[in-house]
Amino acid sequence: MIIGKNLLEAKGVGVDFRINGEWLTALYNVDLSVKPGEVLALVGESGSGKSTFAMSVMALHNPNQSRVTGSIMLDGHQIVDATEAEMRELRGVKVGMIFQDPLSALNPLMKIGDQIQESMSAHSIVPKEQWQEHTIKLLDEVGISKPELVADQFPHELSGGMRQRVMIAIAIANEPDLLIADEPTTALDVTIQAQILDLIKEIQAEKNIGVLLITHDLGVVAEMADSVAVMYAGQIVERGTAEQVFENPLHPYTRSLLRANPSLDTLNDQLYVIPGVVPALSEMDHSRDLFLERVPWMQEAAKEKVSDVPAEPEEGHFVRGNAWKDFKFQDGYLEPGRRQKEAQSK
Ligand SMILES: Nc1ncnc2c1ncn2[C@@H]1O[C@H](COP(=O)(O)OP(=O)(O)OP(=O)(O)O)[C@@H](O)[C@H]1O
Repeated sequence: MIIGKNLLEAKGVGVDFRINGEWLTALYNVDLSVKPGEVLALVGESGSGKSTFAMSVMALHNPNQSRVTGSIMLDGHQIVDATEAEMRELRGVKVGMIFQDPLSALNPLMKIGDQIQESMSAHSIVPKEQWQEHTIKLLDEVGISKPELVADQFPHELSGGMRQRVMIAIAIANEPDLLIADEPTTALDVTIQAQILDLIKEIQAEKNIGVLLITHDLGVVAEMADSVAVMYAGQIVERGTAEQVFENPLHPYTRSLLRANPSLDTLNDQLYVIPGVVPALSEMDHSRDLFLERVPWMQEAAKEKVSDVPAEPEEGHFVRGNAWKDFKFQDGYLEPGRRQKEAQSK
């Protein structure tokens, strides 16, 4: 159930990194929001800035090497200028995070139970006398069948899937309102991936928490997300409900990503490969529609400056730039929805 005010509200968020003495922009003017009980998928290719955004919500960027601007409100708390002491209060309690690689996120020298209890010890949500009991309950909740035994083991004794379950237990130990899952299944075997996604979905529904799910897998998005934000070169190029973005994708990047995912279109028998790569930070001119540089037949449009204010062609469905109005694939390919519309209009 998606309810009420925004739990997470990012407005005009920018992140610059200092690289070789020069400040380079990795995120530019990012707007997005998550309501309690909503699953927002943040999608885009590797290097588009998804993790940079997640790290900004957790305020985990090194302040000497980065600067974050704009506004990130988390349940009424401003993250952008929060002190480290304030953030320590918010991390875990307001927002928990699951990372891509559970092995590197867990302490190899500490027993699982102690690591879960350590996260409780940072806050006063669970009273000390209940830590042990709560640890076993959490391990049980994340689907670990012998919780007492596992609590007494070290991370290397567990499989990848089990380790990710433990990471989820740690992330929810202090009952956060928002869970950030950054490519939570990328490091896992395909068979285990579905189990972990199901577990996240189950926990989300049971506790009615908001989830920011970072992924490049549109199949996962289709299955889990209520809403979608598509990121390219540090900018949100399109956002809306999952239905809007899947059924009526607008931005050429969204349409290319969907086309490159054959499982979403059974009529698409040839695998589409998006030409080119995400540019280096030093080559990004954020006043333009950067994706168009990768589209050989859109080079004129790629030179145009575009507004920072996105268009909203249908309520709640935002798209950046102007190219969406008349973008066509060069080979005449039409997505299933467009095929249908075209057939109806004839
Ligand atoms: N701490 C940092 N210092 C310098 N540059 C960084 C830092 N973190 C990220 N970047 C750069 O910011 C850009 C966005 O990276 P980011 O990791 O956020 O992308 P991503 O979409 O999450 O990709 P992936 O799926 O591979 O994690 C990249 O060019 C990356 O090299």
